[in-house]
Amino acid sequence: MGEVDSAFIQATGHRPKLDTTEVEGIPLIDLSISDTRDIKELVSEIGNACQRWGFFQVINHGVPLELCARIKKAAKTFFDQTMEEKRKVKRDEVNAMGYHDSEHTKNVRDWKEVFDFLLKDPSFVAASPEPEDKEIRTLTNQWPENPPEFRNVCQEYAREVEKLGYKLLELISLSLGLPANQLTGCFKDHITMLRLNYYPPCTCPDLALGVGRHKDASAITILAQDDVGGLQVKRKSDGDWIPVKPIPNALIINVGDTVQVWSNEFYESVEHRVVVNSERERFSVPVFFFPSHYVMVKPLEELVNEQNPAKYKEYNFGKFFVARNRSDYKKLEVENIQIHNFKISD
Ligand SMILES: O=C(O)CCC(=O)C(=O)O
Ligand SMILES: [Fe+2]
Repeated sequence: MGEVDSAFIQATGHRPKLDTTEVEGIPLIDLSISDTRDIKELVSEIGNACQRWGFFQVINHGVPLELCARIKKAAKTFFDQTMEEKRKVKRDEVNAMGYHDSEHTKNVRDWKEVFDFLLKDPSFVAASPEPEDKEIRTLTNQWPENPPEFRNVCQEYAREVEKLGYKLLELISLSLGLPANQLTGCFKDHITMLRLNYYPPCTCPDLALGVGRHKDASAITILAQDDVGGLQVKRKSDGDWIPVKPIPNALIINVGDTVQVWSNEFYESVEHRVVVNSERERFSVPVFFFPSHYVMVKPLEELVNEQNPAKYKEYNFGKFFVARNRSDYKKLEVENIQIHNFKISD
């Protein structure tokens, strides 16, 4: 990724400002319950954070901290290898898991390399976005030979983060006034996909982005980042890009498109992007929780009524997922599908 290819250059309105003014950050929530802090208080903090920001950080999340350190180290060792080595596990349109170095977001190339894998191997997705096509495709992992501990660390981390994912889904359900297990049924054959992101130092951080502005298609995303910083969230109140400060031992949580639809926009999936820099490489590990491919996503009945009618038509999650991911492989001339395509106009 040495010389600057024009494929990386963002349109003028989407280039990052590189000044670093301190601003009010996204909320930091302690997930522990104690004699002085009951679950009600925790649920209310989560609800406020989801509503105001769509993003928050958590501590005392239960994911072993030594495991967080081990996965970051394994990621560095993997990405430090030669291109030739990494390309042995390169993903393609048939096998979407593995290594990739030319992802596009909104049809502009991202300044990053990624390695994707699934917690459940195999996992199942729709074979194509066509509504009549009932075929299901199997997704499987590809594991590199090196570093030798890579596979175990990745799988162990995935299992631990998934436990946190279920806990957060319960807290989010409670915060919407629903039973804790309201959403669990949508995750019987779900996809938990993990991504190791590697952002090399960039020769033009004022023109390119590590990941262009986007919203996650997931229900929720749980992200670990290192101490470099670069993630920015679009503040709901004024549209300004706000940096997400690295906090030691914290994980970042964000509401994805699926929760936006389920909650009938009570919570919104917020745009975010990653700014790169010319000096330091950066690593991050997002974990995306997607519902089962056959789930029909629509505003939850308990949350809609005459005063607050459903804002979305229902759609099949599996079809949405494959259509959304199509532009990952090639530069398309049009924006790929987004939840606003299912919006019911007022
Ligand atoms: O690297 C980050 O901080 C965020 C990455 C991200 O938003 C994504 O992979 O969807
Ligand atoms: Fe994201």
